[in-house]
Amino acid sequence: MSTTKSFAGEASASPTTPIVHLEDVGKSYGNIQALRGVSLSVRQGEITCVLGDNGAGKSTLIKIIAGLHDYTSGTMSVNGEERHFSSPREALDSGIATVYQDLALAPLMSVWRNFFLGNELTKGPFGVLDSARMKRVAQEELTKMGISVPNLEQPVGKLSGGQRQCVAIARAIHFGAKVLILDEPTAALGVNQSGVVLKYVVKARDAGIGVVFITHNPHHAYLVGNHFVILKLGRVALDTHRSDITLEQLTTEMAGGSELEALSHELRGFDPERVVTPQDK
Ligand SMILES: Nc1ncnc2c1ncn2[C@@H]1O[C@H](COP(=O)(O)OP(=O)(O)OP(=O)(O)O)[C@@H](O)[C@H]1O
Repeated sequence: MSTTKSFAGEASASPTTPIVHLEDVGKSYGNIQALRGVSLSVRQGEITCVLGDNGAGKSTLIKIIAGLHDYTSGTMSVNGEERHFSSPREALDSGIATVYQDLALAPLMSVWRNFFLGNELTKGPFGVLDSARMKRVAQEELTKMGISVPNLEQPVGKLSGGQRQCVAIARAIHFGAKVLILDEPTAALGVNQSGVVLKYVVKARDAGIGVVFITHNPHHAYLVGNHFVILKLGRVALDTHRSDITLEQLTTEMAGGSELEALSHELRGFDPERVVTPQDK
């Protein structure tokens, strides 16, 4: 059993009906088959980590759930109903919010304006922006998530990368996300900032949201994940619950698992200490 300290609690132990369910989903871009036979469930109050190397199909998977691309085979259902989203707006209207790595935030705008970007509150018959109410609500929501931003007037670009991720997560939750897709939220961050973001990922889970956490880092995944799916060359190579895998096993699987074993078999007899000299040739 791994002794890794973890934020992952027991809240998700009971199996619930998936909010989003992919069954045997495939996606081809012309001749390129980016995903094949992918089945995956996103459940309320559970963090599903999707891991995979470059080109494994993670972005394609996100794009399908987020409504940017349609799938070409299989089925995707949302709350038990088969869906083919034709736009991100449609996915959003079904409660599926995506926080991309390159955050859709306007760096020069204040934190509170960013919080309401695209969803501004207005007042009166002429639709004047209700700045006071937006500031108050943004402050309340960030405080509720335990995010400390002392001055909401400062440009969001002045916040740290981790804080910006947290603002984007709080915004998605405030606007009613039932499913939150996080595209490598810790990829560009150091250890401390990653810890801050992972804490809010857990808060989102604890608020009852179904979280899809995309990452190539098994250590980050294992700190928070309830469920792990590894994609390799567009296929599901591993699909397991937390109680059935240790961090060490997850890391080995990510590093190549059975392929590494096969390689070490092939290289048996090879002496890495040996230095080849001209006389050997
Ligand atoms: N629009 C596209 N047109 C053609 N091929 C694509 C397109 N998008 C992705 N692919 C191909 O599909 C496969 C999966 O790519 P995808 O971007 O989903 O992987 P990924 O796991 O997100 O990788 P990365 O971590 O590098 O972003 C790759 O072979 C990629 O070249």
